[in-house]
Amino acid sequence: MLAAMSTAMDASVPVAEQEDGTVNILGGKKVAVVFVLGGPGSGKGTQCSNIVEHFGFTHLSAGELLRSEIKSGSENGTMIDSIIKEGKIVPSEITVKLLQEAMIKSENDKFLIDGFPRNQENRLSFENVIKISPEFVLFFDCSEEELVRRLLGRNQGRADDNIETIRKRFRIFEESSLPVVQYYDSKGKVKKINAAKPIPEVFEDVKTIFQSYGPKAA
Ligand SMILES: Nc1ncnc2c1ncn2[C@@H]1O[C@H](COP(=O)(O)OP(=O)(O)O)[C@@H](O)[C@H]1O
Ligand SMILES: Nc1ccn([C@@H]2O[C@H](COP(=O)(O)OP(=O)(O)O)[C@@H](O)[C@H]2O)c(=O)n1
Ligand SMILES: [Mg+2]
Repeated sequence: MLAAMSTAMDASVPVAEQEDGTVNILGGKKVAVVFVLGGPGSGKGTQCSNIVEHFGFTHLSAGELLRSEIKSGSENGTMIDSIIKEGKIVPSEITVKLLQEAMIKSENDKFLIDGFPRNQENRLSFENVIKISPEFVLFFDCSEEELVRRLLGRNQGRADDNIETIRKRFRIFEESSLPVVQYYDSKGKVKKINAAKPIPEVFEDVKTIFQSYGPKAA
């Protein structure tokens, strides 16, 4: 049965009610979602690219979507820009709307959602609006010392890769993001990876986890 989903941002997206009475944004289509979490610089983006190549997922980086929103000159751009420069977390309705649009636009049924949910508000908003539970949460674990080294060497011209903002991002990660990881861990959904190793070695561990999703279709 078709119903109009009401979200704070857009009430016009058609959705289908599923047998259990819930609806998701993709008309009830069965999709696999994996949340990819870890401290700033832990290699989320790097490993997501590898996963896309080998396992055919679509990579949605919440941070990239927000940065594109700034570049596009949208009305929220200035506000998003100042929040990112402070290392803080953008209000969930904005981020979830961007994820929602990207998922609806994609034909794929397998999504890596990178850098999200970063706090409990993000998590609840995704649950309430998108209504898809993650298959699992991939969590990249790495020491702060190594993360600082990587972020200062990242060289992507990001406004938040300076030592002052990096310190703020770490504190937010500990205060707001780790509780989300703990929440999913209590549900047995976290697959923790030692992200302190070289990129190919980390990917070997990632591969073992994704093997069950099969190779990318030709
Ligand atoms: N395992 C690794 N060892 C060393 N450097 C890494 C590793 N993984 C990623 N990097 C580098 O560290 C920086 C941050 O990686 P990135 O994938 O952007 O992390 P995140 O998305 O978690 O912030 C990049 O310059 C990347 O090339
Ligand atoms: N769910 C999210 C993801 C990112 N962001 C913002 O975007 C910034 C960069 O996120 P990112 O995921 O690209 O950063 P990295 O962890 O990849 O370094 C964060 O520090 C937040 O300010 C957010 O507000 N909410
Ligand atoms: Mg990233």
